[in-house]
Amino acid sequence: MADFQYQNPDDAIAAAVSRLRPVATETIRITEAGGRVLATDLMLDRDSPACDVSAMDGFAVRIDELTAGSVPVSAEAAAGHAPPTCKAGTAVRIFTGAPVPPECDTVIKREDVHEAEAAITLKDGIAPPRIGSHIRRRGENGLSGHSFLQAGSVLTPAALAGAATCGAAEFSVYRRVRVAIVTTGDELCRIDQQPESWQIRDSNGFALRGLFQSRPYLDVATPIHAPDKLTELTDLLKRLSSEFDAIFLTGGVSVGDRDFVPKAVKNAGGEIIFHKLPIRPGKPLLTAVQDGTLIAGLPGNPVSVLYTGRRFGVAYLQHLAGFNKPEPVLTTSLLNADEKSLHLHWGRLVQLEPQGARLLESRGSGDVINASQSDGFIEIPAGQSGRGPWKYFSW
Ligand SMILES: Nc1nc2c(c(=O)[nH]1)N[C@H]1C(S)=C(S)[C@@H](COP(=O)(O)OP(=O)(O)OC[C@H]3O[C@@H](n4cnc5c(N)ncnc54)[C@H](O)[C@@H]3O)O[C@H]1N2
Ligand code: MOO
Repeated sequence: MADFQYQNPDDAIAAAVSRLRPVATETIRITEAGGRVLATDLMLDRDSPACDVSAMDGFAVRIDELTAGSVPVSAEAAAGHAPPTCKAGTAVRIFTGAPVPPECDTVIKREDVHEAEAAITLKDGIAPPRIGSHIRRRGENGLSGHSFLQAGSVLTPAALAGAATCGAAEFSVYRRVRVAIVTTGDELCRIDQQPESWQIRDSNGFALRGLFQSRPYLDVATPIHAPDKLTELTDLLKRLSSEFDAIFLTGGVSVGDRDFVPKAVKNAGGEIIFHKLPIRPGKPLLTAVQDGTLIAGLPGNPVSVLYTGRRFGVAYLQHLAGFNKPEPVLTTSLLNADEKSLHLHWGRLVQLEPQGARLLESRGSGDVINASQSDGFIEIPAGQSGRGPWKYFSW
């Protein structure tokens, strides 16, 4: 594969993102923060939990007194109230989430004791609890001042729960990455037009919009269409690069006389990081940078756009969005593997099933109809074949 500057997708992505800097930051409220990317570390504002609390409904006791026989119940500890005092020789009725009286060392579940005449006794056959049982200790989850979510983390539902627990009502995130989508090709018509047989409706604009809109750290503009004219495309790129952090073009990136994208990128002042990779689909993929703005020229075939948009585009955008690490890639094995192999890294469309992935019938990179039934694709490295496991990327 001596013709190619980079030998695989990961090396090409690494080269591209080394040229990109994350966008600026802004302060937002937690109610708006789902799926956004943290720009500062989040710290615990107090110990978690802030005092010893019960993990069960039952009784707070001193373990030695419980094992000695019947223990009268002298008070009640409820969630949301300061703990009562537990007098010597007594137990405190306690509920899940309630603070444990400081005099007690253990909580016993209510189903493990007999309750009669305001006293409890350990049931026959129940082993005495170990000291400290069912108590969530102050600070066991984390201590005040500890940084528990690092800058560059995505605010997943789990991360939002952590942020809320620590009273982070507003915090700094990376602003959303502004993404432009430009379709090219004089054969394209609008979705509401009736195409002639030599025309097609744009599908790439909708594919990219869908791919990016589902990611809350992106701000995706309505796709625009550029005619197959070099000067118009060049002027458009110059204008868009001052307004957007990333520009995705589709089509016009191969070797046809009307494939103006590489030239327009150069004429607009873009620096090409690579053009062509040993991949299928999407071999003519172009990636460039122009005054800090990413420009990706995705090969026009619909399946090429889906594959390169997901595999390369999302990785570029996550870097611009401030992600502190690449997306973790899952693997899956094929249920209907074949022995086909390419000298290229091969993105093959699949549907997911409980036991693995099933290859879809496909007539190639123009077959948008079969592609529309896919959940994502697996990637088979050059020269390999068989069941896998292979890297899997969902849409
Ligand atoms: N002589 C060569 N020809 C081609 C090569 C090559 O290496 N040598 N590479 C082929 C490969 S691989 C691909 S992929 C395509 C990519 O070419 P372009 O990026 O220049 O894409 P176009 O020619 O503009 O379009 C390709 C195909 O996709 C359809 N298309 C374009 N835009 C849309 C859209 N928005 N929605 C739906 N479909 C779209 C277009 O009509 C073409 O059929 O080049 C090969 N040729
Ligand atoms: O690689 Mo092109 O992507 O065949 O369509």
